[in-house]
Amino acid sequence: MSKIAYLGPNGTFSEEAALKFFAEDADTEWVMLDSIPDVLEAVSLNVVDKCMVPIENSIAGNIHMTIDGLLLYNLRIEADVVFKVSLHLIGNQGSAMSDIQAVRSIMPAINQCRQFIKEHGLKLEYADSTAHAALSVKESGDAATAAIGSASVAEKYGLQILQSNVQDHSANHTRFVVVSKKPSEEVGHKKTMMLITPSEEYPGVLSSILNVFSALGINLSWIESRPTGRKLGEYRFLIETEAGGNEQRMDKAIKIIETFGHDVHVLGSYATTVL
Ligand SMILES: O=C(O)C(=O)C[C@]1(C(=O)O)C=C[C@@H](O)C=C1
Repeated sequence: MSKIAYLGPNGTFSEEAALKFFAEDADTEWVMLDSIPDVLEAVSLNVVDKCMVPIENSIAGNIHMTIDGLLLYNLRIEADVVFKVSLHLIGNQGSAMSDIQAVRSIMPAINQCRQFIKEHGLKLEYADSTAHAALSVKESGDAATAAIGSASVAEKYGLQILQSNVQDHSANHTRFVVVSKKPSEEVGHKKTMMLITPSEEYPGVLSSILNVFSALGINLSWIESRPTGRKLGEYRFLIETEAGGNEQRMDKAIKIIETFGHDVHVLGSYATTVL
């Protein structure tokens, strides 16, 4: 039996992604938690074995809550999952688009719908998930507030879709990661995520790291800089390569970067699943 956590309540995109991705694992206990940081903390405290969390969206970009939680708790990535996201404006039964003055959702979902929200002059209200936003709109009975969420959450809570596909671009995908505390086994993995902390700040430090990957013909699929928190302007880099952790060229790249004095910490090697 494995315990898997995701962002609740029922009806989140995280739930849809987790149920689909782990559909073949018969013996699973699901644990729903109130926020993305809580989900990651549950893995770090061994309350659950794994979790499914969003890390990147094609419109809104990287989800820093997830990245910072991964680093804070020193967690590992064992899979990444790409999931199509269609966002709808969801209101109480009887309310009309013309009644809506405020919109409520989790920040990444709001960031995916900025143009629509601006066009309609809607006031923003933040929630911990799309489903939490939908549930609170339902519980308030308020006709002037709508949530942004999935079609299935509207159905689940007896709400109505006031406007479909309110995201800024019709093709919208969120990438989730399956996170655990231990590194996963290396079988047929095509990508590697690592955290590189430069030994010191000097002109060209990032390009010295990137040059190693380009010299070895390793393509990068993702890069994100996060502050070390120690002083203003001091950053560390999360880099995802299109090469498995057991490939010789990856091993070589890591060794060279380490000889520069930089710290390299591998968060995981994995293969992408498109749901
Ligand atoms: O609130 C949800 O439904 C979630 O699963 C979170 C989340 C996110 O934070 O990116 C996941 C996918 C979508 O991009 C919108 C929301």
